Amino acid sequence: MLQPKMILCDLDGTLVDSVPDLTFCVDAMMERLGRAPRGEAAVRTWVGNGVEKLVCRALTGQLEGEPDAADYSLAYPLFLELYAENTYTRSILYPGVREGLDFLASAGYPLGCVTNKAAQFTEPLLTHLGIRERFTLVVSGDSLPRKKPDPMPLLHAADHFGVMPAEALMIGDSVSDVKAARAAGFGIICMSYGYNHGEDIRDSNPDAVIDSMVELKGLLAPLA
Ligand SMILES: O=C(O)COP(=O)(O)O
Ligand SMILES: [Mg+2]
Repeated sequence: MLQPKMILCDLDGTLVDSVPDLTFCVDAMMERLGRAPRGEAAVRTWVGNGVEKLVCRALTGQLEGEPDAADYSLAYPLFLELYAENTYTRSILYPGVREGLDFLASAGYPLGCVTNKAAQFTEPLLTHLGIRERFTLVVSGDSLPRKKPDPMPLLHAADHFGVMPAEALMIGDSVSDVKAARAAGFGIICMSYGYNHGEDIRDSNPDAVIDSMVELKGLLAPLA
């Protein structure tokens, strides 16, 4: 059994299935630009590196595409406007998340949320889903100069909680979470159901892969 002194949870693809809202906004943005919608299957492979990157991917239809600067400067504010109105209309917690968070709280773990989603969306989404108060610390994609896969947000959280990185655990869904955790010296458990750009997260060799946050009960020993 693991017994970290602090746990950080990723947001999109780990706690929340946010793809329905993100797809709605990508497709509405494309429509307003007079272009064809991209659809949910594509958007699902594009989430996890923040809003700017999602807009670049939507415009180019590619994971690493660089859009025309003029296109981007038209599209980005449109997307922000659309997502502000559709942050939590269609987004839901994955099965087992509430019970998993209940377990982590009752087991005495200090909890933070570290996401690449911009703070203007992270806060209302967590609040609307009724889980904002579960997290003592929320670090969003634009809270610090660098986001995941950089270790900066994880190290910032470890420092905030006064915990050594080796005693900290990240729970995520993507290769960015694994890379950030490894670079920070954290442990890393991944959810099998999340967004990982169409790849199996097992290929990134996290310490464990689970199908539901309820399974944390079998992996983590209570702190208190
Ligand atoms: O890409 C995003 O906006 C957020 O992704 P994350 O919550 O999985 O870090
Ligand atoms: Mg994620």
